[in-house]
Amino acid sequence: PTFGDFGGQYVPEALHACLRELEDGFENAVEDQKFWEEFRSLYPYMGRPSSLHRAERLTEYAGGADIWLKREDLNHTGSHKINNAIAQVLIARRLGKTKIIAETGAGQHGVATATACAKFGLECKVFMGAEDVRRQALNVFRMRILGASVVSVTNGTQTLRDATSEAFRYWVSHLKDTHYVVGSAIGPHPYPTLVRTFQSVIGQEAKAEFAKLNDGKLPDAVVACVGGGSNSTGMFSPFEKDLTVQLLGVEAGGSGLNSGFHSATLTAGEPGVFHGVRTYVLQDDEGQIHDTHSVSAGLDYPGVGPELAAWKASGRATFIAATDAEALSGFRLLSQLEGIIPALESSHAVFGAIQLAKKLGKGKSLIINVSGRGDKDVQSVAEVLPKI
Ligand SMILES: Cc1ncc(COP(=O)(O)O)c(/C=N/[C@H](C(=O)O)[C@@H](O)C(C)C)c1O
Repeated sequence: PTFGDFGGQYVPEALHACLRELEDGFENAVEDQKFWEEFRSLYPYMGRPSSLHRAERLTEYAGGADIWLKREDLNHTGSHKINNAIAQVLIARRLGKTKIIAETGAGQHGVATATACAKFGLECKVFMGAEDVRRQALNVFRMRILGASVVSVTNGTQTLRDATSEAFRYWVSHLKDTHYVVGSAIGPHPYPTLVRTFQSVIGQEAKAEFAKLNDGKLPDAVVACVGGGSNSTGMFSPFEKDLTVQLLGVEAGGSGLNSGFHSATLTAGEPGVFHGVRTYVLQDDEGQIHDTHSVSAGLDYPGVGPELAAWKASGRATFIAATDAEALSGFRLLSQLEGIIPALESSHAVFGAIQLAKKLGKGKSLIINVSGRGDKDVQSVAEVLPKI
């Protein structure tokens, strides 16, 4: 395993060769200055570096620590997903692959992958649960307009876990010419390491930007929502060794942890193997994977990245769950106090950050990773608007 007791490759023999090829391709790339030059040459296209700034009115509302925002919602395609999609497509090209597949739930990763494929002229097929196709229709249109084909997955709960399983099944019989761009820090080694590596541009930039604006100081905490774990590990990993910086992950508490309708894998799950990796998972005592629920498609996933599982075990990071209602209040507060409509996923981090800001108190500071923008969600939020 790669992260303490967590990580590894629990996959059929058929996948071993291509995972080794990917691991070699990944290692060659990160050791090759030319790769990083090519990745950085795309920063203007991706909208990097993303900005970091204070949230004056949200800080005042919380009445405690200074709240800063890392604006991954301003990236091209509207979330942090572009960081990983571009990097993986660059690696796929170095491996001579001509076709790309991806899974998606919220659709942001699907759109980011379709965008990278349009940019580099690669064929793109995105697997998406039928339920998510319905609730993230805007992103389905965007993927198709970008030239990708969207495969609506109708088995199981018709959400992200089924899309991911379907993508792996398809990949096994198309290994030669196809690279699977996994959208989060999940799946068998090297994916969790690979995705975290490319998402860590978030934490690296945030650390430097914050220091520049705060006489070289570190923030007292960084907060990110947790779906599969890519925006959180990307924000957290550059701070891992800075032990004065608290790392807070906010999961989807859905209708409440004892409702059975949530996706709070680290808060309410237990160690297990899922989608090819040993991590935390929501499963019953027969090992049946729970159906999950979240108001946000992007957090609606019963697995989580193994690196986060290891940080939970070591206590380096702490995890809480925000319910749908609490996330909706985060959605409303950032919109009405800062004029920023966040993705429902990011709204979980906003809620968790307000609680933490109160706890830390004045004179302290924290950064929220605003992982995405809320355009995709306004329709479904409109349906519950009175509650927010
Ligand atoms: C705006 C936004 N913020 C956070 C997340 C949670 O994914 P992680 O950052 O990988 O934990 C997501 C996850 N979105 C994925 C998607 O768009 O397909 C997700 O559904 C899966 C790839 C995990 C997201 O869209």
